[in-house]
Amino acid sequence: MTASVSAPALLDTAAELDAYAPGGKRAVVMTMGALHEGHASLIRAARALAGPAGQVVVTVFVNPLQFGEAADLDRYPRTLDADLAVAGAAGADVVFAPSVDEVYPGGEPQVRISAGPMGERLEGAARPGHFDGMLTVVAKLLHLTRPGVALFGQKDAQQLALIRRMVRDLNFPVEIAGVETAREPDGLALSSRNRFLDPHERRTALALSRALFAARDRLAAQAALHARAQAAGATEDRAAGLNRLGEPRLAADAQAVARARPDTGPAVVRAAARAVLQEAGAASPPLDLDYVALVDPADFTEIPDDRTAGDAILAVAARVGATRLIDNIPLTLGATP
Ligand SMILES: Nc1ncnc2c1ncn2[C@@H]1O[C@H](COP(=O)(O)OP(=O)(O)OP(=O)(O)O)[C@@H](O)[C@H]1O
Ligand SMILES: CC(C)(CO)[C@@H](O)C(=O)[O-]
Ligand code: BAL
Repeated sequence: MTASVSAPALLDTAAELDAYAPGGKRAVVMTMGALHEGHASLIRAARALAGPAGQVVVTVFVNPLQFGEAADLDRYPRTLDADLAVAGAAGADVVFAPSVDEVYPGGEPQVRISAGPMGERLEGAARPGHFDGMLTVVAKLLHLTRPGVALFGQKDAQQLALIRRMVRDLNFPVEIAGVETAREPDGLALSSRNRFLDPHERRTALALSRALFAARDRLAAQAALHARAQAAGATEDRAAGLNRLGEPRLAADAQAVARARPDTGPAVVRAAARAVLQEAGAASPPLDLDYVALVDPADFTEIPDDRTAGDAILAVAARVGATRLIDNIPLTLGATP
């Protein structure tokens, strides 16, 4: 017997949502629709956090305030019927899909949230005003839905960091939960914009995730070499001792290992990612790199080359044809394997 999934309630006004108060904890997943398996993983995580007595609300709203290019807004996919099916199958109780007038009854809001310096880096530099518009609608949707917990994807890592910062800086009474990036079997991060890629563009676009994985693997390999060199006790002292014992070849080997000092720093990570992205830049169709950056997860500033320990995010953005894609991976510098 297959479990039956009841369709979620479709609500489009704040008043309807108010009348739909949950019996238990409310968990909210905010989206711009065109739901895919990445969104479904957020909704399933929301279901788990809300529990059987709680309520899962999925918001579907293509927020004009966070789009720079009108063309990007115009061509953003809108697939509400299919979205209801995906949301229901993943465990949503309610889909809240308000109109632009419902969210912005007074027209474009004059008072907005400012994303601050973190909002001007990377995605913020590429899409001026994007993060102010995004935070403004997230703040509004938090007020309209009043959740106990709101879930966001790690795929939009800078967005997630800014939402956490807004909630902390402005004392929003909500827990923010991040959810790991869902990927296609070949590594491509799921995104609503992937549907614009033709098969050739999709092949080129794979370089984004391949670059991230190459950097992660290079960092792990360098860390393993580093650990081996240390475990071998390969120090200059040992080389000197071998020399004194009349073992010049062994001494030279020990000295070579001692001096190799496998680099586990930011430069190695960036170089490994760049190599893959440069190759894709010469592919047909080419990948047009916007940025590849190794940043501090706390504020999205570039990690200096001499910082060899701590958490980092390797983030990449590129255009393939008319489609702009982003991806990222969390890394730990200086971790022992
Ligand atoms: N592959 C994914 N894995 C996990 N979460 C995701 C993924 N893609 C999107 N999300 C999350 O889903 C939420 C809604 O995102 P959104 O509706 O913008 O989808 P999207 O696929 O990122 O669309 P696009 O990239 O075209 O803007 C965000 O919290 C986002 O981080
Ligand atoms: C958080 C969000 C729903 C705000 O419009 C949007 O930026 C998105 O889908 O990631
Ligand atoms: N996925 C983040 C929202 C945006 O691209 O506008």
